Amino acid sequence: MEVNPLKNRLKDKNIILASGSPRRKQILEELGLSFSVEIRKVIETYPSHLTPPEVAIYLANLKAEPFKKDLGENDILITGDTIVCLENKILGKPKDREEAFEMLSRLSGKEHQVISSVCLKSKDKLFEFKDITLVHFNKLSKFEIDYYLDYYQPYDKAGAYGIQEWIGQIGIKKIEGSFYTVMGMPTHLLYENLMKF
Ligand SMILES: Cc1cn([C@H]2C[C@H](O)[C@@H](COP(=O)(O)OP(=O)(O)OP(=O)(O)O)O2)c(=O)[nH]c1=O
Repeated sequence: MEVNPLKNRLKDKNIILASGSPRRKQILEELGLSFSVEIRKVIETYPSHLTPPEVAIYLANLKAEPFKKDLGENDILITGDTIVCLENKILGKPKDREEAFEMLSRLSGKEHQVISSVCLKSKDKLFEFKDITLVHFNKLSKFEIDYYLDYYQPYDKAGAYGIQEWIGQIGIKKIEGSFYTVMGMPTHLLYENLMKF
């Protein structure tokens, strides 16, 4: 018998992760899931009246949209979204170094929220949920920000940083909530909801 409780529960299921994020893939592998990755591009826009948590749920749903008609009897589709929110404004992925520098300078010395949402979709079930973690950054010097931007790749990351990287080690003094929510997926909620299938 398979000993991993999640894998055991889902042994007859076909799990599809619809995400191009290497972090989400890594997180699911570490959970012990067997799954395939399939990406179908969507344009990530959202109605401007939505609050940041609503945006996160909206985008996770949007990413599931292109798969909905094709889901087979045993398929479970996983999509997610991660949003960085500073003083109630959403910081997306930086388009260039200048924008990345500006984002990190704004995050420096302050606390912000990271919201990660998940949409789980099968032929007849839908679970959507989100989690919020508070992240407190130390004051970052120009030297530290420049070093991070020289040696790491912040451009595919919301807010221009990866908590799992050097900047997270030296720059984050405290988090309130799940580390994995910041990295891209609230694993405790993912586990809880996947066990419902
Ligand atoms: C804040 C933060 C974000 N991130 C990453 C997680 C997500 O990959 C990314 C946020 O962008 P998303 O749009 O949520 O995801 P994505 O475009 O990478 O992948 P897909 O839409 O195909 O699922 O930022 C980190 O790796 N570490 C962090 O500390």
